[in-house]
Amino acid sequence: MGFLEQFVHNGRALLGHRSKAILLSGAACFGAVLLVQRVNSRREQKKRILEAQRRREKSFQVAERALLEYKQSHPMTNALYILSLSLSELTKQLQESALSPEEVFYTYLEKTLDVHQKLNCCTEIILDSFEQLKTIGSCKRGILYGVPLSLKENLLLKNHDSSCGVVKYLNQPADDDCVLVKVLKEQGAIPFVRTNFPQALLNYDCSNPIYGQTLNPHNLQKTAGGSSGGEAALIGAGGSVIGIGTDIGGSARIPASFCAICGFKPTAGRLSSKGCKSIFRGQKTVLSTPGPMARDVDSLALFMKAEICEQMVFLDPTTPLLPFDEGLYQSRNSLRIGYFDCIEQTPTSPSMTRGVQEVKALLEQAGHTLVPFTPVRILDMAELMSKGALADGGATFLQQLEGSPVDPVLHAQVAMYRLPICLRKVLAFILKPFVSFPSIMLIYHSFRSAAGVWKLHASIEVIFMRFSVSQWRRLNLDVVLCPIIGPAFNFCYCGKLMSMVPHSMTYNLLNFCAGVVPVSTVTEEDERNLCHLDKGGWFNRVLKKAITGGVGLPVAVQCVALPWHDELCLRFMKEVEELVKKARKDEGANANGKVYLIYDFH
Ligand SMILES: CCCCCCCCCCCCCC(N)=O
Repeated sequence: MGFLEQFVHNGRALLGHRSKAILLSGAACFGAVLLVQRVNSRREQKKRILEAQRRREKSFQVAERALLEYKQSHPMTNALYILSLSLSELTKQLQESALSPEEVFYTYLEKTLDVHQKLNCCTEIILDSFEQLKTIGSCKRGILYGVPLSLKENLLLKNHDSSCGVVKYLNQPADDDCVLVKVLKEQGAIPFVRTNFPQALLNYDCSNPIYGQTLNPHNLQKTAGGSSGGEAALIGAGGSVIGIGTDIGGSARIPASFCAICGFKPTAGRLSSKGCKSIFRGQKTVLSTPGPMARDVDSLALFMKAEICEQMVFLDPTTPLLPFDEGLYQSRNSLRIGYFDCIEQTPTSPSMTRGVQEVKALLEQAGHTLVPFTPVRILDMAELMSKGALADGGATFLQQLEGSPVDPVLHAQVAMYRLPICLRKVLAFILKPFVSFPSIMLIYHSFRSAAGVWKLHASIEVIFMRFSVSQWRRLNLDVVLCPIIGPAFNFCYCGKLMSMVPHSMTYNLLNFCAGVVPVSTVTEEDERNLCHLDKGGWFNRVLKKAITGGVGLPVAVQCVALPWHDELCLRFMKEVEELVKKARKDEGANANGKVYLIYDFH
């Protein structure tokens, strides 16, 4: 090699080494910047979480001090009596001044503080409630005058955050109360505590990285359910007489079933959703709605009566001028009731089936006509639920969680939404002929044109007509009796059992009204029958693991009515509740009969 060639060669090598070195150091710097950013963002998230936790603790401390002060001058001798009253009895006593709003408020506050210690169900005590209590006399004519009320945290409350468990939503206090809270305050109710939920709300467990896991009042090793699990746990343990949850796939009904209370999902639109926060905006295919949760059906009906008034329509003109039909709620004529105790390819526990069968027998004995009903096209509906609620394949859900710790209850869901779209499409295609639910849950549907959205909505319309008109009308049904997910699961199983949500989410997709009533408890025989789940495929085996060790836990049934037949649905729920209570009394007198309902809140 000549001198010149050697020179050029060395020069090139040097340049090559240099550019490699430059590239490498550039990449290292970029990596370091990313790492620092990540560490900083983690630190920031942690700081925000800690601040929120401190705010929560502070609200408890202030409440404890106020309670102590009150108790020094007012011995709370009526506490047990007050806690034993149903909502209707309580409102009567308050209106007749037999009880004062102060003694009722502090009694429930004390109970709530105690329950929260055990179950971790509250996200804060609403300190403004102490001020509201001082001026509550001006609302004496309200239907809920002096009634302390609990609220799921995603219901907007002026000057308070609604985090939905998402760290980036912290430190964003609301400008105003949601419509439901405004109306209830006018009706004399005193919102005094906010309750827990799963991170990002799209799950039926009840844990998030800010406020932790809520436990089941009937077994501390089980979840309270969700997403309105804090409400269900608090009410189930006697810390609140009435509360508001929200429901997009069973969120008011599933935790009610897990915690032995009543939960109602009205027809979406009957109550105002204005100010009920969700992590998506503009998702109108599967409708979310707020709904009441309480210990008995009368309380749910009273809540509906209090909310459905001119003021609600004034504040939210999207709600209909359709007054609560008290006559229909109170009517006692016999009903034609469709029933089913399981649905196609959807895991169902032995106690869910037994609950329906026992209630069916009671309804028949009481003179109602029971007609077998086969829900049709469940798998198609499941696909539409998935396409509707997760039209972006879970992208927004993941976006909201970005930079935030992901709660373990969401791991199964998050893992699925993180799979690359092309892989999900291939997997869905391969799995479809063999396993329905996994393939449905992998479905990614991006609407590239309006035609896509229209097609989805047209499919829902077709199913709605098939499910409701042709079947309900052909059988001349008033209502339907069916199972609801239960009994309460071990922690972190709900996200793995999304295949069970058709039990509840069907009625969100079709916008029927539906409610849950506790009717029984898990027996030794139900537990032995879990062995049947071994045969039914992977999801059934997961369900078995989720509910093993459930003897004594609540069992509930679901009552369903056509859209806008909310009063009829509540009336049917009331019938079930009364028959179950009566059966329990009779069989108690009879000594060797079955015990239908052991949860006595009094
Ligand atoms: C097999 C059907 C899957 C549909 C999945 C859609 C998204 C899940 C929503 C679950 C909601 C659970 C309870 C609630 N938040 O209402």
